[in-house]
Amino acid sequence: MPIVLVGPMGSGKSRVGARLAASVGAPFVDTDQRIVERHGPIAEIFDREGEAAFRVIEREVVAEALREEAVVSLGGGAVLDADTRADLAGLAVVRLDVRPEAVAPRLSGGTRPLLADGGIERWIRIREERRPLYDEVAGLSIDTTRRSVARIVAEITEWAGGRA
Ligand SMILES: Nc1ncnc2c1ncn2[C@@H]1O[C@H](COP(=O)(O)OP(=O)(O)O)[C@@H](O)[C@H]1O
Ligand SMILES: O=C(O)C1=C[C@@H](OP(=O)(O)O)[C@@H](O)[C@H](O)C1
Ligand SMILES: [Mg+2]
Repeated sequence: MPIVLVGPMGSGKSRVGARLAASVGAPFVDTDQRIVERHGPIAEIFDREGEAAFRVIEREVVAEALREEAVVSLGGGAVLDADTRADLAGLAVVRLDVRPEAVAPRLSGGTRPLLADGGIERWIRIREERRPLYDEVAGLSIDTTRRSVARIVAEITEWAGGRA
């Protein structure tokens, strides 16, 4: 069964997922990386085809990844898809979060199209809008604001072991 990481942009899903996979000896799938490999840079998909088209591509890649025996890091907006939320029911889903005061350096220099305008205020609004969706799907929530990646990995490993 996969271990799946969800949560807002900059919460550490990609970084923690890679370290967690290495730590438990499982393959790592970052669905955004897979999208980029197949369709090119995410910002270009948004520019060329719009967010709705990106969500269709994302859903396809997420559905495939959730069938793999892997650590799977989703993009922050993947939970907007009702079929994805249904697929997540019963899986080991961890929500990573980060408080607004710590997120700015984590997002700097990034290429996330949803934050191209509006900066941190936009990030706060998106995080609040999606909060109920993360609450719905996650079995464990971790505030990563002041936690090292190593500690987060240890907490997830302990929780997932207790679930097995
Ligand atoms: N626990 C943490 N403490 C400090 N910085 C972190 C932590 N987790 C991730 N980061 C940094 O924050 C940035 C965003 O992380 P990333 O894994 O890409 O987030 P996400 O995939 O959730 O958008 C990266 O530069 C990463 O190194
Ligand atoms: O929150 C979102 O809607 C998005 C989050 C991004 O992934 P991260 O959460 O890994 O930054 C990426 O999928 C895309 O830019 C859209
Ligand atoms: Mg990511």
